[in-house]
Amino acid sequence: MDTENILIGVGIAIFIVAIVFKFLKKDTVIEEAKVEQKVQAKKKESTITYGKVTLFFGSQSGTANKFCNILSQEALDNDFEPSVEDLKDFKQEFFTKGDNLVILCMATHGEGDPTDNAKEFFEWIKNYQEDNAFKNIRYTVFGLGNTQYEHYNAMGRQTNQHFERLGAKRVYKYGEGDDNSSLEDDFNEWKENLWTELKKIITPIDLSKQNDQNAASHHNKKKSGTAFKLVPTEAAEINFDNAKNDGKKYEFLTDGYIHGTVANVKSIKELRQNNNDGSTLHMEIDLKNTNLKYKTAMNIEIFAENDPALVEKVGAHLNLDLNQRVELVVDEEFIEKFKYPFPSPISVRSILSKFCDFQGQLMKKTLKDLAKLTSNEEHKTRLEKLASAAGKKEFDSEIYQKKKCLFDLLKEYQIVPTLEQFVDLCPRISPRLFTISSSDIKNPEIVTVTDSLVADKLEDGSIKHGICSKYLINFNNKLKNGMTGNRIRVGFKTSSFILPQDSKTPIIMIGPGTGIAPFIAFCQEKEALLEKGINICPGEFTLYFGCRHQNGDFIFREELEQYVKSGILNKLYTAFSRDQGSKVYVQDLMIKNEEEIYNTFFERNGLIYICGATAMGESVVNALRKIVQKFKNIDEQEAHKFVENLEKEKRIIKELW
Ligand SMILES: Cc1cc2nc3c(=O)[nH]c(=O)nc-3n(C[C@H](O)[C@H](O)[C@H](O)COP(=O)(O)O)c2cc1C
Repeated sequence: MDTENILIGVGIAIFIVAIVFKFLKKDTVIEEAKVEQKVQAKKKESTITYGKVTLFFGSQSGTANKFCNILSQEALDNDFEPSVEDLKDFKQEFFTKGDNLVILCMATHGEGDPTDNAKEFFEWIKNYQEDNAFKNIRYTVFGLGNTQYEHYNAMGRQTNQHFERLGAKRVYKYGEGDDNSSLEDDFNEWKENLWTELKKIITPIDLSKQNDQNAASHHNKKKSGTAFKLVPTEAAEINFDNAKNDGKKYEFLTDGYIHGTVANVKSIKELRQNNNDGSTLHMEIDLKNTNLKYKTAMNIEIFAENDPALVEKVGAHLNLDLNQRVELVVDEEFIEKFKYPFPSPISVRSILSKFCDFQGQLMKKTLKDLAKLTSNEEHKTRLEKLASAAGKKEFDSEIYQKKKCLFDLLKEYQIVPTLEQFVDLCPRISPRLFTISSSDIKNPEIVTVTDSLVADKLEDGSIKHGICSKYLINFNNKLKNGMTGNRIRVGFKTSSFILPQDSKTPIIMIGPGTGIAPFIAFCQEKEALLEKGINICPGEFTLYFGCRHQNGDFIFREELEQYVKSGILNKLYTAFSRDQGSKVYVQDLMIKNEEEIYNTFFERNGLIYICGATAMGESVVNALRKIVQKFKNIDEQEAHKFVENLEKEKRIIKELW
């Protein structure tokens, strides 16, 4: 062998050793972590059990699911045997025949409505009439809501009442939290004595005194920490669409993701006249080559991905090769109840871009978990303080106000978790929901989304966009530069915005800002029906639109002017809040036109559709109350009741956010 060949040989050997070492090092770290977990678990091992507790969640964007996961961990620490269940999988016999301990975390969506995954369950308990049918159920409920909405925590409250009505025994106080201010604090406060109280009323069983090997082995499954490994593989990344049928149970939001469908972005354009106050993007999505079908003004879910530049930075911080593919291998002990965070084989890049939300609002629980990952005592104390009830003010000023996210804290506290730990620390990215601004009658193959971009100005003057906003900005840039790769994952959801097909029903649409989206869809539908000569067609259209400046954020201006000209829109009222000395909003215009509103809505049995911000929705409903009070000559309370009934009858239809 000549010297050159020897040198090449040595070089290759070093290269192989380096690669093996890289993987070995990673595996060693994982193994160390596992050993540590087992030691910890061993320490906690107990033969006492308080039995099973089932944690059900009714969730749209994942928070109620997260709360159930937190309770599940605490249940283990307190010698219960928890299982977290999606309400969409509920079985009636579980409640009517079983002798079960149940905790429900119930979010409210729509206008006081159940979340999609809880619809069937709620419909069932609401209509279930057999006295004492739940007599063997011990339960408690935590409701997740937002005081900005009129029907605050309707689902939490009503679920609690229905369980009571059906004879279930509440074994811990009902609790609820407000996402407008202090949801996680409310949750922490509510659960403070949960396990102590439950332990007082449940007789424990000492399994060591029993011969029931099954029960004992089941109980021994209580361990904490990451239950899976991400093992490097040479295999290609899985096609995520195939994960739909792979028989695995996926985490709640991941399940939504894999059931989404990939379509092409056809175009994106800016809708505002100038960007002094922000940006509104309008995106056309092409449904050709998909089997997706939609209906006018339905809701669309967009499964946004993290900004690629940020993914690179996170990858670098975690010392990861983004192109490496990994296989998710579940620890034997956990396999039975394991919920997969994503399908695999998968590249590290896909994990970070599609599934890990490291940019969103931080939970205090995450700070607590981060504290466990640092060996710097000062940092540990600081993180624990920020996560504690006593650190509420500091959390608000340091984390919440400064919009700090998980990645910011990893850098600030120099924490480098393993990929497994990082996956555990991050919530999954939740899909963003939009009201569609197009009509399938006009074009069934093109669906459009109108998004007012979310941008926060940080202390250092930089701008931080929301995940979905940045995602659309990147699409816009890509398309402008003629680049390819414009595929987007989407799904459809029903909405309450459906047009009456009776031409005698006049409709009033109130949609300032991007709240105009469904009403553009309505106008398109009416126009298309007229063009096609279909005589079952909606009747008189009145639209109230509002924005800051006539020459700034008056989105869809040309379309609206055209609809007025062609008679699709019978009346258009616009409120430009900042174009004159005193502010004018849509609700002010409604009061100005009170007589017309009264006649159209009350005398001619019209419908009112309201879309946009919750605060606007409340002001519009207030304006309606005032109009009713005046024209019906009734008092404030009666007017309140009157309008409430109209909402129940779906004569007033709202979609607010
Ligand atoms: C479109 C929308 C509608 C909502 N409607 C209500 C409501 O009617 N009443 C309420 O109390 N909270 C309402 N909320 C607030 C949610 O219940 C709250 O944010 C909750 O934490 C979400 O939990 P989840 O992430 O598990 O879905 C609504 C939120 C959204 C985005």
